[in-house]
Amino acid sequence: MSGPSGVGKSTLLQRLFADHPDKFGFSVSHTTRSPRPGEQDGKHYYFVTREKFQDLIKQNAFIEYAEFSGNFYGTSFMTVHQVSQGGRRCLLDIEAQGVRQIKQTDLNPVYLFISPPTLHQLRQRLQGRGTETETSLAKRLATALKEIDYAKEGAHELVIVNDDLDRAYSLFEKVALGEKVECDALPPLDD
Ligand SMILES: Nc1ncnc2c1ncn2[C@@H]1O[C@H](COP(=O)(O)OP(=O)(O)OP(=O)(O)O)[C@@H](O)[C@H]1O
Repeated sequence: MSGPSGVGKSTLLQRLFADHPDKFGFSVSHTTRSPRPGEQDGKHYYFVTREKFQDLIKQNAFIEYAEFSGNFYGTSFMTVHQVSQGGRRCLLDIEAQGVRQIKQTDLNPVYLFISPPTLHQLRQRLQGRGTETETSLAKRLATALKEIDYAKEGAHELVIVNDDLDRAYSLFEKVALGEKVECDALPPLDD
């Protein structure tokens, strides 16, 4: 799944994990950033050095990776296989850059885009969450526009508009469970 920051991906995922505690898994990413207090290696992230991360890149260990503010983050094939070997369906919350990279692999995922009803509402949600400063809000919105442009190219096979949360969740749950659903059309998002 992908979608612009603030569209409600975490909200949908939290609800899905709460409703189906044994069905889904999230893969543990690798990162070169330092652990924050309370973060455990192998649980929150695999914390590795830059050298180790670069070795893994050379070994093609990553499905996708990216560098954000000086640190690498990546999803390895190994961790996704661990989830499926444990009998769970693996969910990835991933940015456009990651989606592009996954398309180069032989994995055959369902590509789902979570869309805001309008850009105005996306802005309101990000502001309403109370986690952003003026600068970080502007940064997230600029990235959001790139995510939306990629969706407009038709990169995802399924779209769910997170307008009414219950409605969006019920579609999301069906997609996650592998049921056939009639999804939404991508809104114009040109406001
Ligand atoms: N359908 C909805 N209607 C109104 N508000 C919503 C809806 N879905 C989520 N929200 C609210 O929007 C805010 C952003 O949601 P959330 O944190 O889940 O987004 P996100 O896509 O995971 O963002 P990020 O990528 O930055 O982590 C939250 O305050 C959440 O409660």
